[in-house]
Amino acid sequence: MSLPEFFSTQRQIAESPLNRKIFLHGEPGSGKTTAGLARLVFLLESGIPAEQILILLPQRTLAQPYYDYLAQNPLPPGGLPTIVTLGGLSQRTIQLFWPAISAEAGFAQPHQPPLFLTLETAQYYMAKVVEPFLDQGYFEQLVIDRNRLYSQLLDNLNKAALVGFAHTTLGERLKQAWNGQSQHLIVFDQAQECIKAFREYCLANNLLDFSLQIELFIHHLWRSFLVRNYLQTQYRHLIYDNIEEDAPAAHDVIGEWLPIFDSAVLIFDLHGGHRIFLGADPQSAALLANFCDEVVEFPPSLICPPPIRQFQSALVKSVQRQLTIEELTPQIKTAFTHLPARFYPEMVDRVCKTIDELVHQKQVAPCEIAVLAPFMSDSLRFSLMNRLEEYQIPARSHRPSRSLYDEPAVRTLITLAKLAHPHWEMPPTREEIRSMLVHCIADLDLVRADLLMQMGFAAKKQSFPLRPFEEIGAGGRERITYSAGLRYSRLREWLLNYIERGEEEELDVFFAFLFGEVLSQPGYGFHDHLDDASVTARLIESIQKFRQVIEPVRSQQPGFSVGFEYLKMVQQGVISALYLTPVEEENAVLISPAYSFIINNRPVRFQFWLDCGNFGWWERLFQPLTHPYVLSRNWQPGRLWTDVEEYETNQQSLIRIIRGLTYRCSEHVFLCTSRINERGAEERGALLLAFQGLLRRLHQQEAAHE
Ligand SMILES: Nc1ncnc2c1ncn2[C@@H]1O[C@H](COP(=O)(O)OP(=O)(O)OP(=O)(O)O)[C@@H](O)[C@H]1O
Repeated sequence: MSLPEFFSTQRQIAESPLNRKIFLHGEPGSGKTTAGLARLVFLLESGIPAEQILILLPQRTLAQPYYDYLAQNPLPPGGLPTIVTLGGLSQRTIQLFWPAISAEAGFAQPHQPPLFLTLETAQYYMAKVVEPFLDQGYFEQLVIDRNRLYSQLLDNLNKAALVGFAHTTLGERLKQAWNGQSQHLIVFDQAQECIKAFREYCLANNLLDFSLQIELFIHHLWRSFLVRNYLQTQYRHLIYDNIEEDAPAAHDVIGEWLPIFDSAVLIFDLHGGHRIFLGADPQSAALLANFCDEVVEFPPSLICPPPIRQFQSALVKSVQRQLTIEELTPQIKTAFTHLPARFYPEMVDRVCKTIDELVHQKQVAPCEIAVLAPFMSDSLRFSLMNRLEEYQIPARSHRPSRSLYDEPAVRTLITLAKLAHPHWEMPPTREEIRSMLVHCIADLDLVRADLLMQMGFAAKKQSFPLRPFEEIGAGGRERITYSAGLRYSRLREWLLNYIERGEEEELDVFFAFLFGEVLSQPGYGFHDHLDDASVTARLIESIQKFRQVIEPVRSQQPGFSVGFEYLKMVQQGVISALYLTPVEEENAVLISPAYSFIINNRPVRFQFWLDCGNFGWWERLFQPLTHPYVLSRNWQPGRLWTDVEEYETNQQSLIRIIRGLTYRCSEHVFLCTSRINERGAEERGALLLAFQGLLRRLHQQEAAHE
């Protein structure tokens, strides 16, 4: 990655004196990160040792420009700058100074090392702690998936740590703001009790979930003279990018640290705060300007051209019902196109047809196009991908919340694990076996897999349900085909051999052998399928991580099987938070929820906003056990959250999305509407109303000119 010719403000930032602290703010895409990179280059060229430079970000993905630069412009031998989030910094520091703080922080085994939990392993332990409460009838009145229940409880803990209040006050804060039916209040007390029990369990077993890592850092390490001295001596220069997406805890630390740094560049995106659900607080970020020597404002976005900017401003005004015809310029119409449809499939067709025209007639690279919706349901994603495939246009999708268990390859592996471990007493269903056979055995279609199932399924009392292929009648064998039969037999024998050895392997080891010795071989479904191989690798990694942190439970229960426990959790949906990194096709149309697109911060030329009538563009996801706005520093505890606040925050969130998207669009927006939505109903959400308002004003303006 080579850097562009810098404009004067960028050069001014980069070359500012080595003892200067600058607060840099501007629109998204105005060249601020590039200025941050230029500063990094200048620091290095000025002879500052790389290891004295701290590059702090709210989220690891936002560090990509810095990683790309360092990958393509290798530094001379020696140290590297530290690129880290507050969470990462906490983890590193805890690892170094654990013995110094473990006892005072209340851990029951201060001389034993801590176990860092990932989101999914934290969910596992949360499930362990909450299960006895559920048996007593806790959360009975809530209709909510188990994994959502656990993740909202963890979310509450994270908010307490990131915003900076005691986790013991969570229930009370939520109760005080609650304005709905009073029967609901009890769930906040129940949540509080579970949260308290979880924290106690973590302290008793040296487990560190994200919230505890942050709290240890803020309340113990950062308060320790020894640790602070170590950090402050090690890092002398700071580049802190996208500070508006970070949480108050990070801002507090940096606020205290700034006077000690030799130099600092703090980069603030206007109109940001998209990670509000993860504690982002632009207001607290803005306060950091007070600790800097200088505040520099960047010129407007380099990405967003004037017509898009005017469209943005008109649409935002229309959301606020303040749009007048005087504000509409003739250029605005070149910024967007309306793609109306009556029915949902028709909308999908129109979108794909327009993309086809862009790609095949106007030679637009597929990677310059993004299809965005508030939520991307599996069926919508599937129909878009399919239609685009028909047009021979590559597409890729972002679904951060995709569960590992939803992947067919994972289901297949799990079915095989169940077959290989009859003593777990988790026999797979016929349906699971049939899908496994289709996925595993190359060229076996559903009809023949069904036949194999019907003829090859052993009687109920057998512990191993797959009969030998030879026992199937000759007619059946012929229809299934002998080549498929051969593969079936090899797989069956592999499983039987494993069972007969009578020794349970660790589940990750079991999968690694099964994959290597059978599934990846020619004639089997995983052969030459990179996606399946990568999903298998992720599953193995997930189990390994699980295995590492399960020790406290394993040591207390003789005969405990990690594999069995893991599968139980997967089946209950507890372990589903795993983030699948898709095998990225670079030059492909991106299909993504709008929020993920904004957060990933990669602008495109063309955007399609799907289903503008959807309330999801405006309305916040219902979270019965947590509340991103109430559990924030900007909320006065004790106040009631009423419809007024709900309306106002939804308005603000829609405006933030409109700005977030348009700032990342360099040419044209297609607004796609469908009279009847995916579920067959008519929906007229706020984005659609605002857009219709804009169209009305444009008509009025035209009529006035005639
Ligand atoms: N001096 C320059 N000349 C030409 N292009 C530039 C210049 N500086 C930045 N750019 C380009 O403008 C785009 C936006 O730059 P950059 O990512 O630095 O902006 P930003 O303000 O940090 O945006 P964000 O806040 O969204 O991260 C990038 O594609 C970058 O390569």
